[in-house]
Amino acid sequence: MYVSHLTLHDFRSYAAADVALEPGVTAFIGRNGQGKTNLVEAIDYLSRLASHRVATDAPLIRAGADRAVVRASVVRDGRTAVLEVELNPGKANRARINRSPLPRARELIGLVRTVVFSPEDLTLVKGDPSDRRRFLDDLLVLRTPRLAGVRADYDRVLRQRNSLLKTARMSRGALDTLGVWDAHLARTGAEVLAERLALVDALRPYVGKAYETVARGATRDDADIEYKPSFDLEGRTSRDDLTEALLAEVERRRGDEVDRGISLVGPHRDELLLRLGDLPVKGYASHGESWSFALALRLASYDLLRADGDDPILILDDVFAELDTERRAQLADLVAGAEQVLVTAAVGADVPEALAGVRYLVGGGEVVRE
Ligand SMILES: Nc1ncnc2c1ncn2[C@@H]1O[C@H](COP(=O)(O)OP(=O)(O)OP(=O)(O)O)[C@@H](O)[C@H]1O
Repeated sequence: MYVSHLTLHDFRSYAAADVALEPGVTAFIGRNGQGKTNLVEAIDYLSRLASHRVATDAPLIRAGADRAVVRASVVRDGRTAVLEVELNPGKANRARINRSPLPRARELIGLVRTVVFSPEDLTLVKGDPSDRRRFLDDLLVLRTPRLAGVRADYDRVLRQRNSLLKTARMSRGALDTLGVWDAHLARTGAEVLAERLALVDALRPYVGKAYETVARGATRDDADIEYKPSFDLEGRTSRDDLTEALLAEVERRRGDEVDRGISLVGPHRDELLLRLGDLPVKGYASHGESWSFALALRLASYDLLRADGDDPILILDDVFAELDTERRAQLADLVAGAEQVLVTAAVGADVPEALAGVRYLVGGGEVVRE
């Protein structure tokens, strides 16, 4: 798939932008802070209704404006669809396909699929477990868009349950109601858990292979990932078995949870372990190894999505400045065959030869083809 046209209104620094795109490589070149990342962020936003840079929508609306619009023509198997989202902070976003409104903006998710490489990726390795959980969930939703709803339900159940737990020590009524929320937590949590376990299984072989490619001298057995749940699942993987196990564990931890006023069991407490050889990556790996692992996770995601049968759009946001010449060339060779690659760089010379393609100069609010 590829985006053939991007239109922005009041998105980030752009009052208006209109950019024609082609399959193959397009690089956006311009000095720092000129709005290169803002362009690719808009396409990434369309794919997941979330940004790779911020957790809320407010910073995506141009300062002083009250809503933003991102519209893209997406070509897939020779057919074009126009996808549009209107961002209304504090209110529900509105989405349309070919100008027809969708009942829920969420239905747009996954129609464009992107994999973004960016300097923020280092947090996949060095950040909190929540960063790695988000990585898994974003990938889950891209592969199976209906899971966006399951994730949202789980978060809602968790919030409700946590607010009940905060009052449970004082209130008999709250304690009685908790049972209902235990069942919701177990049911939605088990679905998230089962999907994540299956995803990690599917992703593992690609991670080893990708690490071997990006880290000089490494073999495909060096890098590995493992899903670490908040309690021992004893080999259970099916949704029904996991629902039962979660419910039993929640009941077993009831005292702790009431004392601490917070939910201690469920996929919101899980971790994705990253390992190089016998050692965990976090706290042990060198800076270069950490970078290679982060790149490998993104490349593995790309390979997995591709194996599902559709080439996602690759976005390389500001990554070349972070890499030495050899690794730049390696990454460029790996991605050069993708159906569409969008690159941002402050210095044109940082973009490797293998990614010669269309170039746009970005500056002063303008995006001009070179
Ligand atoms: N909501 C917003 N309203 C107005 N301007 C914004 C908004 N959000 C970001 N900007 C501006 O956009 C600019 C950043 O754009 P962007 O991140 O695309 O830069 P870039 O060209 O990728 O730069 P770099 O090379 O440094 O990564 C900053 O000047 C910032 O002030």
